[in-house]
Amino acid sequence: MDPLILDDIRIALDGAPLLGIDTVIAPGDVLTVMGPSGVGKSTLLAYIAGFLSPAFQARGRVLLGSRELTRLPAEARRVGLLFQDPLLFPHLSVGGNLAFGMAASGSRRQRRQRVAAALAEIGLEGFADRDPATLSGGQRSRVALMRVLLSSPRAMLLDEPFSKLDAALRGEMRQLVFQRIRQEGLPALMVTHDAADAEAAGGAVIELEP
Ligand SMILES: Nc1ncnc2c1ncn2[C@@H]1O[C@H](COP(=O)(O)OP(=O)(O)OP(=O)(O)O)[C@@H](O)[C@H]1O
Repeated sequence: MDPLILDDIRIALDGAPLLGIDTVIAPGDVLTVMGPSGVGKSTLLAYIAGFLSPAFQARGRVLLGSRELTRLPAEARRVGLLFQDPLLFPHLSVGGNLAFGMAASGSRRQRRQRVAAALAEIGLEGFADRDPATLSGGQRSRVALMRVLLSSPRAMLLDEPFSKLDAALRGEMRQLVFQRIRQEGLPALMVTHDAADAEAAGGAVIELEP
């Protein structure tokens, strides 16, 4: 995997500077971005992922190694997103959700095997045909994580990924997410208000200031 490079990014709103960041995130590292509400944390993620509202003025490049993402549309950036709400497609089964972003390579059987292996990895063997509405919050979070990973991202963006989970699940989910990010060697950027998230991530912390 390549590092995620945020090359002198400056974002303004209505002509007034909102935020600036210039940093490199190594493969497998998690950079935590903190700061008060409204400082522009979600705006930064939107810029990296390619769906910044035209209300903002932005400059600076986002690169994965030598590949400049800022030239590419959102769907071509290969950036995995994990949000506060583990949104699963309600019209697809759990297995259908997992297969959704998966490359269409290999046979149907091979794809089904990959889905089954992913479910086993998160303790949900045999859940492929289940309706996502029947899952608990913790189970949904795990499926959402595996769905992102199965889409073969080159970097991960996390926005308050654990804030909706209760305390016990939060610890478990932190462990799983950061372990997988390390294993896959994905550069990751996490926005959070919770210092314990930053500590669990174990990487650098940037505090955006108003
Ligand atoms: N589409 C938009 N059009 C205009 N202004 C916006 C838009 N989205 C966000 N803003 C404003 O941009 C600023 C930054 O918002 P952003 O959501 O990035 O902050 P944040 O740091 O993520 O806050 P929080 O911690 O509450 O999620 C805020 O002043 C917000 O009101």
